[in-house]
Amino acid sequence: MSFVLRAISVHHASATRSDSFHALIDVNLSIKQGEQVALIGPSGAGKTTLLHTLACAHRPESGGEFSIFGLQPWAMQHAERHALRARLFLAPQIPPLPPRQRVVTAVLAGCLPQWSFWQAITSLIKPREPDAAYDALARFNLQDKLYARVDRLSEGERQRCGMARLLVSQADAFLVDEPLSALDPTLALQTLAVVQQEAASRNATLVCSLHQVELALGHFPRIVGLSDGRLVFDAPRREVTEKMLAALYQNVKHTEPISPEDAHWSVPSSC
Ligand SMILES: Nc1ncnc2c1ncn2[C@@H]1O[C@H](COP(=O)(O)OP(=O)(O)OP(=O)(O)O)[C@@H](O)[C@H]1O
Repeated sequence: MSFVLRAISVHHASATRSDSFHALIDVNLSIKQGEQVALIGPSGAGKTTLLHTLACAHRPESGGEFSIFGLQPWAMQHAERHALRARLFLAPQIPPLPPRQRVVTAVLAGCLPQWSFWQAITSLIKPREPDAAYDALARFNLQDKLYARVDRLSEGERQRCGMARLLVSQADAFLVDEPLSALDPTLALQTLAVVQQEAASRNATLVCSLHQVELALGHFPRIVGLSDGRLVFDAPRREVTEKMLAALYQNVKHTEPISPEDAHWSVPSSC
């Protein structure tokens, strides 16, 4: 198993709404190595929080069970957890690319977990593996931007540059937050295909949050719906019905999971 969560709740330390507000509540989820899972749900549902929790960037509250690749990250020493994080690639919705940096350096940041401190420092002066960065960018038709400055890229180019960073990483799991939000429909399809092919070819687990429900249903075998911090459904895409989606996006409070039995069976035509 890549990830096992049992009764996981997460409270943001900086939460101001109230002390008891939880961004994730009692989440149960198991994801096998190599699985590709789409996370959907309304804004504020907890998708980003879940991805950050899977990446060991948020510590869940005590009381639940949480393991990654069979290891319990929060029972480990800091150095061991750091090594585990190197196997996880978290791609935030807005890639943290320093504006004055060259694209080649920004992409090669995906190699940092594999490099020593000195390799990382010297690569800032003379990029260590420009061919790898070129090849990764070429898969998104961005190879001509290899030596461009990051702040001269469009938002969509920056987003694909963040995905090129994923390609040069050696991660065993990709945790990708809304990777298509700045892309036109054609580029969105192409970008998703590249990320999914890369995950499949190295048997990496892919967990991807998406606001484009049609893309999630059309391209991911398993769909997890989140709302108000709760896992509302977790189903193969062919079992996700319009009624389940309507309930998910009504922003109603969900106290019980929705199952296919609760809904009429109608598969979106794109599937
Ligand atoms: N750093 C933070 N401090 C306090 N509360 C936070 C923090 N980050 C997120 N939250 C709150 O946690 C809840 C879940 O947020 P999260 O970003 O995980 O949702 P999301 O489903 O990814 O939303 P979106 O689709 O809009 O990106 C929201 O109510 C949000 O306001």
